[in-house]
Amino acid sequence: MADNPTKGLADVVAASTALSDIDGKAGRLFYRGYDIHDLAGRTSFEETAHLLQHGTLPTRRQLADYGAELVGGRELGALVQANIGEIAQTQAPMEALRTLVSLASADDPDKDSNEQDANRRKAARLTAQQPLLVARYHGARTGVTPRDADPALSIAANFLLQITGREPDPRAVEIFDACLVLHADHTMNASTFAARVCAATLSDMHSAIVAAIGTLKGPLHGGANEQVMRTLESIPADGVAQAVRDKLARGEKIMGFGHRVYKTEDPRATHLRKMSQELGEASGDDTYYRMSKEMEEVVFAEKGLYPNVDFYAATVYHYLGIPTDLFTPVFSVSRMSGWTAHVIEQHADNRLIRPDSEYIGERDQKWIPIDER
Ligand SMILES: CC(=O)SCCNC(=O)CCNC(=O)[C@H](O)C(C)(C)COP(=O)(O)OP(=O)(O)OC[C@H]1O[C@@H](n2cnc3c(N)ncnc32)[C@H](O)[C@@H]1OP(=O)(O)O
Ligand SMILES: O=C([O-])CC(=O)C(=O)O
Repeated sequence: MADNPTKGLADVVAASTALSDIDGKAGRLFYRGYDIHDLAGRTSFEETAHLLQHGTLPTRRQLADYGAELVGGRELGALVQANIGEIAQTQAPMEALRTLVSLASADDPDKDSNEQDANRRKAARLTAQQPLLVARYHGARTGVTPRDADPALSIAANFLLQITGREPDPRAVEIFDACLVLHADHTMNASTFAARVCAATLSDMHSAIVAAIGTLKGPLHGGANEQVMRTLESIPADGVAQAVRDKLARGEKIMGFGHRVYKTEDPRATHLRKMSQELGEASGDDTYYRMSKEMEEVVFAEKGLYPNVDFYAATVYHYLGIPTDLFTPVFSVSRMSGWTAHVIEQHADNRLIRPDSEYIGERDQKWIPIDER
């Protein structure tokens, strides 16, 4: 069998998009033409979601209107409210989110329309509800009712407030908000592609998002951030180099390293590394940051691989007080803004996505009756 040069659809252009662009050689990422380095830390997650879903960075007036739409749209539907307690007892976080978004569809007033205005309203509701779903899920499984979201606070501030139960430090909010900005969109990554494939059948936005959540969950994609933390927790602080070499010798991948598109440093990792260092030092115990730095050096020396977005996101979320099994759900809170924008874009200029396959099975088989096989 000949090697398929496009296995995994590597380098195949599967869609046209005006949402984001990557220069994998230079290590640059743009949202609608804006360099991620200009947005992170200067543009809020709400402004970024508006940029993706509506096409422009909002004016103050537009941001106030969009903010009000987010606040108005975040109330969870009756079906979700009735079932979240049981789901929290029986499903892991990403499974639960997949189920809960599917349930939320039943209560969405625009569920039967793929029109652009309806899609934009659904995009705002899904973006507003996702952090609340994570917080209520976590509250239901721990038995601690999360604090009510404060309409005066940003999505980032409310999320930290609800998950940790404490008034978050303003710098922690700034950092978390920048994390949400950094994870918002990323061209034809696997979960976005899944969402677009689903939407391209003219299925609805919630169905596309359910496909995306199921796809983000995997450890080769968004699930890697949780695995990074589990790796750090499982090795001794003074045994990082040996642990990496042992894993590589066993043929294991080191989670949080490598990327299909970036051939140099992932520009998001540049920000996340600094955040991890700052939060680690501020916490008084930066062991996990220092272990991460060492791991980065060893993986580069051994394999020439750079950290991707998931690597330093892990320690940043850890230092922010987010439970490890909620790291990938946090990714989904941010990526919801991008997924929904891609569904809007797909429906605006749709064609069924249906690639070809290369047949590698038997040919010309002779049919034999069941009793003679
Ligand atoms: C948000 C995100 O989705 S970012 C990515 C998150 N995922 C991870 O961090 C998981 C670890 N990384 C990986 O599995 C890969 O680098 C991916 C999935 C990100 C990219 O995969 P691909 O482009 O298909 O590269 P592929 O898996 O074929 O790797 C190419 C080579 O590099 C090696 N490699 C790639 N990543 C790693 C890694 N993290 N650790 C060790 N070796 C690696 C592979 O073993 C392979 O080696 P080989 O040619 O000797 O067989
Ligand atoms: O683009 C990818 O393949 C994965 C990634 O970094 C992301 O989704 O943010």
